[in-house]
Amino acid sequence: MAASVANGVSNDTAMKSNSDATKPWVVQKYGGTSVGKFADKIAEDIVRVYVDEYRVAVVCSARSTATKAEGTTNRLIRAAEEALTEGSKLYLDIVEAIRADHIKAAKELIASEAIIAELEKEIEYECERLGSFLSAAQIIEEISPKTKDIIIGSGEKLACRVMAALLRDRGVDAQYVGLDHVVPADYPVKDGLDQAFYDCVAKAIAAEVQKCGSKVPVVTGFFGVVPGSLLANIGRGYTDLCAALLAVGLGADELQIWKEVDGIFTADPRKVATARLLPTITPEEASELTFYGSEVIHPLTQHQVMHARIPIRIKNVENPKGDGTIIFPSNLQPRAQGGDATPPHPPKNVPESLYQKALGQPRMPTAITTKENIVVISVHSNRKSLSHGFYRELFGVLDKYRLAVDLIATSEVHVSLAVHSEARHHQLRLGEAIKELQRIGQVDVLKGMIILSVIGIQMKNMVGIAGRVFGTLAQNNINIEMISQGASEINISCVIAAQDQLKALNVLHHHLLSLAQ
Ligand SMILES: Nc1ncnc2c1ncn2[C@@H]1O[C@H](COP(=O)(O)OP(=O)(O)O)[C@@H](O)[C@H]1O
Ligand SMILES: N[C@@H](CC(=O)OP(=O)(O)O)C(=O)O
Repeated sequence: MAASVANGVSNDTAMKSNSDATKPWVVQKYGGTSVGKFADKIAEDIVRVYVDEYRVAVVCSARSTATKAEGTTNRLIRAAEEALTEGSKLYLDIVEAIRADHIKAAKELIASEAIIAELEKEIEYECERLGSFLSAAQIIEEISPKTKDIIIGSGEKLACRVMAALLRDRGVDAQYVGLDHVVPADYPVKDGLDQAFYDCVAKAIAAEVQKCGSKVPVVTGFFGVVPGSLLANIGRGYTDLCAALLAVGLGADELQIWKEVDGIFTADPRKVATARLLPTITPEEASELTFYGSEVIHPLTQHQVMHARIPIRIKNVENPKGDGTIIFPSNLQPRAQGGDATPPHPPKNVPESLYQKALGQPRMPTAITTKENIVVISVHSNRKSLSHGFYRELFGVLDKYRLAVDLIATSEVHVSLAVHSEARHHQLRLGEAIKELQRIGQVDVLKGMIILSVIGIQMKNMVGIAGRVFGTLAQNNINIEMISQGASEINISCVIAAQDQLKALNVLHHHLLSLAQ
């Protein structure tokens, strides 16, 4: 089949595919907003180009045409909640909106009438199935974690149907790959997921992809019903992890995470105009950045690919020719936290020159980040128990209300905890937890805070760096509510008022991260 002229691909261009089995694999993950806004660029400027040099596997998230908050996955979660509301039929309206959005995308993006007709049938089928599933849930008045996983998975299925059809329309022989059954139905539910689970899934996803032969696989970022629930055990952003497992299973040369930013910067470029693009970063630094507010990749992703010695590259769908940022372990990194040995290095496919360049980087922090919506809870013990008992009770309350602590500072009878509280359900749980904490001591609550973190592999060798961070903040009249340093050698964090965020980021970037110093 020839590609369509209407889309700028000439008729005489042969259909492209993964036909040369000697080429290395590259796994490309596309986030929801990239799939929603730049599907045509992905097809033409990226996949069609990469397939000349590599065997390409595409992994997609559910579409978001504006922001992730208004995207398909969030709509599906709302539909599941609505289905549990007695008498509400709003979930059917949500399914209809999702259907209409995908049909509209199909018609806008694809030229071939035949491909559109086939895709429309697939979208109708998926949405009908989803509607029936939600109606059944309403009748039995229950949505189990397993049911919720299946409902959420519709988002990636629809997105991948559209992407596979679009690729075919643009002259790439692509095939949709659903992963509903890669997790064995009888996989034991344990307390959390272990490495054996990830190894089993990596193998199973790669086996599904291998079945495509020379066709370019378009794989759903949803990888089936996860023991104990996808949202609880892996969380949002699970498509990154799916792509990582596929990269491991295929022994890929590189895992590419395509976003709408050129790579990882020294600070959020929306907040610090002078932020620089980082050519390389270590996995530990990327993890700290993700945890402390600059969401780079899903936290579980790196661990999987680094142990397989596969580098990760963050790239921009709007600027495919840019080098992006490569994440790979450095000789400089400390032994990893949590009992893990430093991942094997050097990674297989990072050019020696880049590796040497990373070693020779100037001695300064790597990046700075902020995490918003922080509440500081200070608890002063009422001294009815010794300090270890006090801590036990305190963490018991946090565990009961499933509150994760982002930062902690302690003395014998006084503990300050920085807790992230964004969503309404967090706030409700926090309110309940505070009431209970008042039984063990006096509780003060400080709202409207942020965590400011300076991150860098070189910082462990930089004497006086903490002094420079806090000194710079003090000289700029920025009050520090809480300090934490030491748990990780590569992170210095403190809590400041939200209104000081931009000023703090910019002065610290200027004084500590500017190359012109
Ligand atoms: N250090 C950083 N480097 C790059 N982007 C950052 C950083 N900190 C925060 N960001 C923000 O993260 C966002 C990530 O890009 P985007 O592709 O839009 O997100 P996603 O795919 O996660 O929805 C950007 O909007 C960028 O402003
Ligand atoms: N669609 C899922 C999975 C995902 O990975 O999304 P994204 O790649 O857009 O972060 C979510 O919203 O969580």
